[in-house]
Amino acid sequence: MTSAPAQRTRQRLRAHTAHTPGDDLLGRLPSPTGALSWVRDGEGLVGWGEAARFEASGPDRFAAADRWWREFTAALDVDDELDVPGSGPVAFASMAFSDRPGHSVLVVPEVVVGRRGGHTWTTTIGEPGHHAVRPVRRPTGVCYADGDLSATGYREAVRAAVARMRAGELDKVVLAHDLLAVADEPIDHRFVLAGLAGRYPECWVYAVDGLVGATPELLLRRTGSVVDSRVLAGTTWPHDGMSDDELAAALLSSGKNREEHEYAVASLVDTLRPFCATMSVDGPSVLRLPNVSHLSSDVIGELSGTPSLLSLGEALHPTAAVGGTPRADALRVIEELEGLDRGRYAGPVGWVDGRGNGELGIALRCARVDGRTARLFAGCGLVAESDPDSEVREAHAKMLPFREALEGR
Ligand SMILES: C=C(O[C@@H]1C=C(C(=O)O)C=C[C@H]1O)C(=O)O
Repeated sequence: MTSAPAQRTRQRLRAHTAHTPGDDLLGRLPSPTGALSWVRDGEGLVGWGEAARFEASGPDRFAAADRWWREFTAALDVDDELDVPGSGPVAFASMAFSDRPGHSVLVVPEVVVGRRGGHTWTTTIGEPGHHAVRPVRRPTGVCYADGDLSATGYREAVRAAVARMRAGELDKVVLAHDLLAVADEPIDHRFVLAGLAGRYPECWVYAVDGLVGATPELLLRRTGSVVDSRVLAGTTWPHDGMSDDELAAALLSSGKNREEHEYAVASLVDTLRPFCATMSVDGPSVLRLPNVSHLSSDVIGELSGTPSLLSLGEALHPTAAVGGTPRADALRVIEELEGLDRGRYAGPVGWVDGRGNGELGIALRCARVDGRTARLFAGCGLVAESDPDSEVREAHAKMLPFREALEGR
């Protein structure tokens, strides 16, 4: 399904990239909504305006988006003085978690500002309209309400999943729940992005079509023939007065967390291996964030062919970090017990360029922002030994980044 602006692709558009001054990417976003972002520790890409958009749904969503992007870039006149990953035409992508009908989208901005290795550039696609710069506004009067699955309902869902794993039905499943935040006035996405970027420099701070968050997990990055991934699973959070070092040591020696982690690494590595000539795994180590710490493994591989990033994303999604093991059983249990439309939460989010480079993270620690309302999501990997009360606390800890950024705490 192609929406109206994409029809413009029939005319020959021009993409022009040139060096530009400036280093504050997020500070460039002109409007409270429509922000496009993929920024980590000051580097990455932001964009605004829409030169084109492609929407897809269902099991074919990755392949359809991939096809559309190839055709779109083939029809462009590209004039790119940098020729680095992320220069030239770029599409920001956000794919639905589920194969069921749902919203997945590629947005090609009119203006992209990128920064990498100390260099900043600007790409314009087509003839950008005028985007008046509006001051960033802090949300006021933020209140919270249960989403489709309350914390109490979530505890029960976790209990039911654990019973099914103890009965041998499956090994791991990731269940999530949601929370609604409502502000007095429409939420300025830029305020949330700035708060997340300030507090979580280790995370990729993203916004695509109203999905706003800061993820620590990289599904896959492709840079030429090299692919790499950061797999997270197994989590702890500040509790019982334990120091950061004590928490990290307990996490590394926890059999339950290592089991969760191993399922997630295996799901990524087993799927990626056939595409790679070489591959190595480094981990697990502990990734420390202000709200939680995770077991983390970095995977790097050399591609043997030239699969596109979106086609690799299709093969890898969902890893056992957000689905479970075995994958098909986990997806069935998620449907049966969550009773929630995840939308694009836990789906791939990021960008692709015209050379096939790009980065797809897993859309975690996020909310779908729509006017005055934000629907926050967080989930936890469960194995047979999981304790429902701990998982409710873990999901709460995972929602804190968005809540604090929204409230300006
Ligand atoms: C599902 C989420 O996070 C995932 C689950 C984790 C876990 O259960 O330990 C850790 C990191 C993520 O892979 C989430 O943040 O919503």
